[in-house]
Amino acid sequence: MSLQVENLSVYYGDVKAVKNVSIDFPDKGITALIGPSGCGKSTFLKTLNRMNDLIPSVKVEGLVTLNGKNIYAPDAKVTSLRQKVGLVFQQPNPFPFSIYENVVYGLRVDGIKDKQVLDEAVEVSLKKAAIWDEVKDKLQTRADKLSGGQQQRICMARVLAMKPDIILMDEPTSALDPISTKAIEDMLDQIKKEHTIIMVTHNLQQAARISDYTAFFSKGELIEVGKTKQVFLNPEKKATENYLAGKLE
Ligand SMILES: Nc1ncnc2c1ncn2[C@@H]1O[C@H](COP(=O)(O)OP(=O)(O)OP(=O)(O)O)[C@@H](O)[C@H]1O
Repeated sequence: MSLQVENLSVYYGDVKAVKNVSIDFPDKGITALIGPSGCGKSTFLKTLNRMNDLIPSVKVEGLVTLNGKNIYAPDAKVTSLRQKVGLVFQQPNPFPFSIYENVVYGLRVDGIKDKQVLDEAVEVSLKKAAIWDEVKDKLQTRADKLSGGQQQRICMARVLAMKPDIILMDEPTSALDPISTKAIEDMLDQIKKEHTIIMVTHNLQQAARISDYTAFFSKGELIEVGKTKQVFLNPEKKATENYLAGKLE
């Protein structure tokens, strides 16, 4: 797997929200995207699986390649891109169906009907999302009736069922309590061995705790990126140091 971004700029109308960003994402592990509110983290993240396509005023310039292929090429298929690059939102957003049907949703869209295949995908994905033991006896319960933390892990399982190479997460624990947050962080620590995870977080302690790499954004620009320890303990740029010290510009 290789995800590379070259000179990427994203505009909302005339406003340039992401400015000439270049970054090669390391394969596997967690990369945290940090920076002040409004610096373009979410816009950048959504560009990686073309979620911004849904906003009419958005214009994207530059190159995003997945395994050497331009994801914005005219013949690139958005559905197959989103299978390889899944997205988990800030607010848990399970569909108003059963837990089972949430997890197999993408597989059904793909035309998979074999019950044994679907059953196995449900078990494997819920186990990976660290929620199998809590829900295995009530797979027909509606997913949107679970707690927020459980709903978020069901959303993770729904993404994992598609076996994505890359999982994008936009502040996945900001709506959750500390215990649910820990459950998600422990789960990410396991699945990062098999997936490349790119996560926007406002929580610097979370970034320091669970990410392997950190990218610091400010005013639409990527200021620096490196191993998390390096960025937090010995940042190259003054702007990074100031942000981490709580001195907002
Ligand atoms: N749909 C939109 N239409 C117009 N402007 C937008 C839209 N979404 C975001 N913006 C603007 O683009 C800039 C970057 O926003 P973005 O949400 O990417 O930042 P962020 O770093 O993720 O912020 P936060 O941490 O607060 O979520 C901001 O100035 C924001 O107002």
